[in-house]
Amino acid sequence: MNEIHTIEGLAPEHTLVLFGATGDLARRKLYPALYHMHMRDMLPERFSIVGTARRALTDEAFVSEVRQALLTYGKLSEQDLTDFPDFAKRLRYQAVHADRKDDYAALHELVRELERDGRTPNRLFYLAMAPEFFGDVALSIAACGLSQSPGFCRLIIEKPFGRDFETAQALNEQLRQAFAEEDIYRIDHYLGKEMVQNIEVIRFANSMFEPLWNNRSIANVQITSSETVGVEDRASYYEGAGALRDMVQNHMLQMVMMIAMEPPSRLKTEAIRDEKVKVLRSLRRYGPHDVKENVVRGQYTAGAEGEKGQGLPGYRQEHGVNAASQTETFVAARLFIDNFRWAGVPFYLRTGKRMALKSTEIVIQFRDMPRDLYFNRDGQLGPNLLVIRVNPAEGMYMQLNAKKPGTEGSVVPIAMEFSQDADNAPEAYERLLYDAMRGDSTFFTRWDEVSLAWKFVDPIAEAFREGDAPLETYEAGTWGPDSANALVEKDGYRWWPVYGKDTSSVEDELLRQQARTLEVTP
Ligand SMILES: NC(=O)C1=CN([C@@H]2O[C@H](COP(=O)(O)OP(=O)(O)OC[C@H]3O[C@@H](n4cnc5c(N)ncnc54)[C@H](OP(=O)(O)O)[C@@H]3O)[C@@H](O)[C@H]2O)C=CC1
Ligand SMILES: O=C1O[C@H](COP(=O)(O)O)[C@@H](O)[C@H](O)[C@H]1O
Repeated sequence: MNEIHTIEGLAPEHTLVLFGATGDLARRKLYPALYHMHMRDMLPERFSIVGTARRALTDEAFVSEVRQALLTYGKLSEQDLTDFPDFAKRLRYQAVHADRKDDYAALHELVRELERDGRTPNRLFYLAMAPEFFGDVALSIAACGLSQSPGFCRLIIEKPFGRDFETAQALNEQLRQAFAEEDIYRIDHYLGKEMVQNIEVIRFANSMFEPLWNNRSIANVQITSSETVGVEDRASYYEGAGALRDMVQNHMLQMVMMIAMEPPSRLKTEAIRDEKVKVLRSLRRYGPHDVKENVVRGQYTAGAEGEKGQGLPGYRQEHGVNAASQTETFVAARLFIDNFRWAGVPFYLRTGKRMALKSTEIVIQFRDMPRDLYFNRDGQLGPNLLVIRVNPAEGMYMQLNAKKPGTEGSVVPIAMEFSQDADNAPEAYERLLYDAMRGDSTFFTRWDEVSLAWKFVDPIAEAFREGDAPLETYEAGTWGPDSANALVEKDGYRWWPVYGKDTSSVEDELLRQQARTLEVTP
């Protein structure tokens, strides 16, 4: 295994009870994350993982499933598993049907048995199962006494958190009957991404940005989260969700909050969350007419011959999708944050499946110079950009203008770039699990964030349902419907290109622009 950047310190003694232990998320993300933590001595000696699901498994069979998951999804080889026998000692399994009281009693007994080794009876429950179980399982955990312990009792809950404000509120009320707000850890895995967390540091640890971080210097902000994959095997969930609920309500708005929030008075969890939530309070809400003006929705069709999407089916041809589906697989939106800092600055978001590239990037475009003393071939000086590369490459660059070497006054765009090794950095789930173990909920969503995000999204979903924003189409392997470009162009801007994993592509693009630049004497 390659050397991995470390997160410091040992998690406290506890028992992690994982509901949905045989599921896709557990296998793909959670076991690799936990094994990495074990390998890096971040887990205390007295720590166990109790897997639960409906199927009957012996501890040995569970251990063997976890081992297989590490090999299949954990980027690990047999050689990397030399420590696995030690890790396996931490694993136990208990069959639990979500609606069977006796199963919870047996689970409680197993947890108590593990705690007889003298560990502090801290308990962390992770609900990695279908959302319809979240409320009932949380209540059952409380009803059988599992959440009453002299140690901590925390609940990690997966997405989606409701499908609108009303259902989210009902779910929240159920959870709150069983756990206190400060013990509920609502996962948004984008908040566990290194570069999303880094936004705070870039903004609040560099004096050069704060004076410019406002509507006097920033012209617009563009946030793209594009995927090349289609709906895969998740049609039953995605058909009822669409890109608006799946990505905009949570991940995209979280990135908006991180970019737009005021500096917190201190780097304390609630101080940070208080500032984030103020952004949502200032977010302009849209009625049906505004949705048409500010939101574009699209659905992918089969990829065109000769294009990157060649041979890819359209959304309506995907397994499990309704042949007349009206579900959007793409959303672009123009948002406004009506406060002193951001009044008049459009925030453009776009996200979708089966797009040209897998990339999450945030582009901050600065205002033009008040007067253009130089001009390039296009007759205009390019604006300065600060680009935060979230995924799959991690880093940032600033696009500046500089004199083209060897010329008298030609101006060319150059990039000052920083990139970090994304392959060996801890994954989002590892950071978030570790935070929950240590009781740090900074990068989890608080109820008021979730509720305000739904209150912003609900009228848009309603307008979609009522046909107030037409469902457009885009070919698989492209950048979405043309109207997503029009949304930005009507303000006199354009989407800046985003890049994939290859960091050299930024330089290549700038070199292309530089090569096009004619020498001009000012
Ligand atoms: N998969 C992913 O990449 C991602 C998933 N998520 C979220 O994570 C959660 C889990 O998703 P995923 O792992 O894909 O789902 P899966 O369908 O793959 O797994 C569901 C798990 O729940 C168990 N289960 C199903 N029914 C019951 C029941 N009645 N009682 C007890 N256990 C039950 C299943 O095991 P058994 O059949 O043995 O009971 C299985 O372990 C969802 O909320 C999803 O939105 C979020 C981001 C990414
Ligand atoms: O939560 C989700 O996120 C993924 C995209 O995550 P990323 O880390 O790969 O950018 C998306 O595919 C999925 O539909 C959504 O539920």
